[in-house]
Formats: sequence, C-alpha cells, structure tokens
Amino acid sequence: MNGQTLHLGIAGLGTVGAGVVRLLRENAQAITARAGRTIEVVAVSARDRTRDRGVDLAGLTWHDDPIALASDPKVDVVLELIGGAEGSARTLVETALKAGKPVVTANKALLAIHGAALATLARENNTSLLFEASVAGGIPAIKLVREGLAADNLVRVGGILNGTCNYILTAMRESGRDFGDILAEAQALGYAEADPSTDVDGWDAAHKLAILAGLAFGQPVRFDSLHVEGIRNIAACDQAFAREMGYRIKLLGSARRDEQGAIEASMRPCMVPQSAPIANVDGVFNAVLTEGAFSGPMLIEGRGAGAGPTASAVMADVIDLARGTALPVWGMDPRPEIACAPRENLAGQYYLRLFVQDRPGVVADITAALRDYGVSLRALSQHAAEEAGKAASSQTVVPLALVTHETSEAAMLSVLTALEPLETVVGTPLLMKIETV
Ligand SMILES: NC(=O)C1=CN([C@@H]2O[C@H](COP(=O)(O)OP(=O)(O)OC[C@H]3O[C@@H](n4cnc5c(N)ncnc54)[C@H](O)[C@@H]3O)[C@@H](O)[C@H]2O)C=CC1
Ligand SMILES: N[C@@H](CC=O)C(=O)O
Ligand code: NA
Repeated sequence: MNGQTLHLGIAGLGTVGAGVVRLLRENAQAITARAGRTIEVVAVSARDRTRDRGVDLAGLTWHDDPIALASDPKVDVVLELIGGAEGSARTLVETALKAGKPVVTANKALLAIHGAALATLARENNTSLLFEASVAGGIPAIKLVREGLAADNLVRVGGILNGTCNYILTAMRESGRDFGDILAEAQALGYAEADPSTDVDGWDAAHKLAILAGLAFGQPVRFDSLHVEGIRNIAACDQAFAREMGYRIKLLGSARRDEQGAIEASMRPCMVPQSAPIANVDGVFNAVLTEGAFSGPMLIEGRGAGAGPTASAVMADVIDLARGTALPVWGMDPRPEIACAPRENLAGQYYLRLFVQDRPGVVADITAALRDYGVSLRALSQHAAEEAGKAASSQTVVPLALVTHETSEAAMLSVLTALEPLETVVGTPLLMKIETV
C-alpha cells in the first residue's frame, strides 16, 4: 500500500461517519503530510441514500449492503462506523478481517464483547484492527495505554468514559433541570448512542472500561463480569447532598489489578471530592486515568463524544495504517479472557441515600442495620420535606443521606437487604462508592 493512495470504504454515515468524511476533506493537506501518502474515501454504505448529511458523496460508490465493502476491490481499509455488538457491524468486521483487510472502528460494544475473538481473527489473517475512537472520543486513550505505557506495569485504569452521562450529571448539578430534557439535548448534539439507555444505564462506559482494562492488563476481561450501574437513580437531592458534603457525582470506571493478578472492575456513579481534578471534568469531557508502578498516576482529559473528536481519533488510526504501523490488537499476543472478582470484594467509604417516612425511630432502625453489619457512620444528613418537593404531612417522605467510614461492599449490601423490609424506608435506596481518585 505504501506510496500509493490509501482507499477507504466507510460503513455508517451518521455523526461519526459523516464527521470522518468532513475531517478528511477539511484537513487533507496535513493528513497527507503525516501519512506520507494521500488518503481518499472511495466507497460508502448507510441506511438512507437520500439523507442530507452536509457532506458531498458524489463520485463515491454506494453499497446498500455494508458487507460488500469487505469485498470491494477498490477498498484498502474498512471503516466500521455503524455501531452495535451484533448484526451488520460485527459481520462486516469479521468479513473484512477474514479477507485480510485492515479495519478501523469506533465500536466499543463490539470490542468489549467480541474483542478476544476478533483479535484472533486479525492475527490469523495477518491484518490489523484499530479502535482509538472507541474509548473516550478524541482522547488518545488507546494509544496511551497500548503504546505510551507499554513498558509499565499498570495497576489501575479507568476514568469518566461517557460524554452523555457526564453532560447530564453536569447540567443537573448546574441547573437543577430534569434528566429527560438534558438527555434530549445530548442526543441533539450527537453524543448519545442510537439507543440512549446504553449511555444512561452505564453500558457504553463499561464497554470502554473493559477495553482499557484488556489493554492495560494484557488480557481481555469478560464483559459480563463487570459491575455496571447507570445514572437513572441519581435525584436532585443527591446533587444537593453531594454539594453540602463537599463532593461531586461522576459516573466513574475503575479497574484494578492486585499482585496476584485478580482484577476488580466497576462502572458506577461515585462521589468524588470537589477538589479532585476529576471532579472538575464536566460536560461532554471525559478523563482517562492510569496508575503504573513506574509512571505513577496520570489523568488526561478531552472531549469524549461528538463528530469532530471522534473523527479525529478514527483518522489517527487510518494514518497509522497508511504509515504501515502494525500492532497486535490488545498490544500483545492474545491471552485467554479473565473474569473480574465479585463486587463484594470491594471496600471503601460509601454514600447511602434513602427516602424515609419522617417519623420517630426511623434513624434508629437504620443505624441498627449499620451496627449489625459492623458499618461505622461518618456523617448523616436529612433534608426537609420542602427541599424534597413534598408537602409536610403525617406521611411525609424525606431524603436522608449517610456517609460511612471505610467498610466492605459486602457489608453495605447486607445493610441494604436489612433495610428492605422496613416500611419506613420508601422506594429504591441509592448506594454510591466514595472515590478519592
Ligand atoms: N457519536 C459519538 O460521539 C461517538 C460514537 N461512537 C461510535 O461510533 C459508531 C457510530 O456512532 P454514530 O455515528 O454516533 O451513530 P449514528 O446512529 O449517528 O450513525 C450510524 C450510521 O450507521 C448506519 N447504519 C445503521 N445500520 C446500518 C446497516 N445495517 N447498514 C449500513 N449502514 C447502517 C446509519 O444509517 C447511520 O448512517 C458507534 O459504534 C458508536 O458507538 C464512538 C465514539 C463517539
Ligand atoms: N455515547 C457515547 C459516545 C462516545 O463514545 C458517549 O456519550 O460518550
Ligand atoms: Na480515543
């Protein structure tokens, strides 16, 4: 391929696909200079041929079936920008790799769930699978872990990995607005997944964490063994409690490896101290954190979603291919998948918010449950009914939040079970880990 023009076939012309076409045209000179050769789109595939995407597709071959890109002799590299762990996206990537064609994708769901098998396929067919855009949009997160920290012994990787959730949590905190309105805004800005529950229920960020952990620890982690929680249960009162207690709420991923090689990994809303650098990563921005035995702690921040940042990451991979760079998919030869340790093994300080009936004895019942499981209380706060948006009455329900000293997650789960039968505790409790980051 070297010296000659590199020809791209793009499947998916949504936010990211159209963004790639635009970036390649607007920044062609710099890209050619860095790639050492011209890069051109020659073929595309999407669902709707007539849709105006704000980019001129004249002269490009249109394939109704994206899989045809894998066998189109004009296409040197396939860009899979459709999305989804199954269906056309998966079939296209597998078909292209089997045909020995390099693939660049932004598809974190595909990589997190089928990454181990795809790596084997790429190796067997002596070709490349690159996915910088799949984690943290424009931040070079994959390159950081796979190449920049290749000589280190990483013990932790994680961060804020979903732009939509961070945008929603930031806007809720700043404006007190409702979740639903803000989600619609994030969708209009092109941040959200086709099915936004993938974002708000934590799955998208968990896919990214699994990819980072696989690269960091040299071994794909079994996706279904991660502990995953989304942000749907975060209420306005949690933002108020967090402010009052000196914290901010972030959907935070953390994967840690201990000396025996066991991996703990979770993606969940957490409380972080207001003064921590990661607490101030707001809006669509993501932050990737690493901790290495040699490099120490590191945090890099940037836009985690949207057309420009994601297209920039896709094209960085294409430039690597144009230069002839070849790397194993997971940074080293494939090793078997590993399951994460159960969440009960985690430990730390916890925030627990309950909605309780405002009557004598409620706090005693709750502290009894904490005592029974050896959990020590650090702080407790109850907000008045007015703040909870409820009129005072004999059945008034108020939010009550407590923060514990260091304890085990197993103990906190037992406390939740003990609180379940209490008729004074209403609705679903919210348990968040406090991360010092
Ligand atoms: N939007 C963002 O900020 C980011 C998105 N990604 C990932 O990039 C990929 C694409 O995302 P978006 O551009 O946001 O999605 P989108 O929904 O805007 O675009 C998807 C495109 O795929 C096409 N498509 C769907 N099914 C198809 C099929 N069977 N055959 C041919 N084309 C088909 C649609 O017509 C559309 O053009 C996904 O894997 C997503 O997770 C990654 C990082 C950031
Ligand atoms: N929906 C994702 C898009 C980027 O990966 C997000 O909001 O982060
Ligand atoms: Na990236």
